[in-house]
Amino acid sequence: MLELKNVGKSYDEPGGTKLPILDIPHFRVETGEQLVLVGRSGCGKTTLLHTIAGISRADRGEIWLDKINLASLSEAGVDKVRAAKIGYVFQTFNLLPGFTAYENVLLGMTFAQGRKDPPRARHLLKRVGLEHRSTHKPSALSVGEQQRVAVARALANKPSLLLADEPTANIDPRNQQMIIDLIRETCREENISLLIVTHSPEVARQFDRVVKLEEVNLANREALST
Ligand SMILES: Nc1ncnc2c1ncn2[C@@H]1O[C@H](COP(=O)(O)OP(=O)(O)OP(=O)(O)O)[C@@H](O)[C@H]1O
Repeated sequence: MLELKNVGKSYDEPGGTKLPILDIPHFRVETGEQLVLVGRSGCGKTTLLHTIAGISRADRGEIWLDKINLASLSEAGVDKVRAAKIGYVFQTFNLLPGFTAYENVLLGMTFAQGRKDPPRARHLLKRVGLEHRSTHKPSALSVGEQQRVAVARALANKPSLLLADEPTANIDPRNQQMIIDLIRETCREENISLLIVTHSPEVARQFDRVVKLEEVNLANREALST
């Protein structure tokens, strides 16, 4: 379960002023829940995902994940919890180019658990339909295949939360639905909470819970009335 309480985040502007991006009194995602986050460009969706994952730190507030307040941890502490409990699927895949698909998935678990779990890496590659491409490096995979490897890698550490930031933005329309189905089905199978950002109305309408960031974020409330 993920719960945010009074989370604030601003960026420094040239000239020394602060640009408030997030001011979220309360936001919660239940264990195993699947939620889609929408909102206008620049309203802070990626910032929110980065702040939850500890890629960038909140200025204030509490970010609870399975009874751990990530905001209270040191940077090294957040890195550990992220490695163990959070999977992240990026718009641009972010696979390591020098490693095969199989090695990319294995690396996802080595950092988290300090050990490799080859049977799980093979299982995940099979689950995303790529067991026959496991020895290929990213440059020898199609973009849809690269994103499927990235999904397998994000699940490698058996996370309790999967964050997916516009995971189909760079995928051709034919493969977009397949990636969404894959993410949703694998999260359901492993009872992983899913928070996915999209600009696609077709994707958003498939989810029971659609959260418009402007509705939970006081920092850009005024955008609702414009
Ligand atoms: N490192 C940074 N320093 C300063 N400003 C930043 C930084 N990162 C993002 N911003 C600004 O914060 C705001 C929110 O950016 P963010 O990427 O979170 O928006 P978004 O909702 O994900 O947008 P999009 O839908 O276009 O991807 C934008 O105005 C952006 O320019």
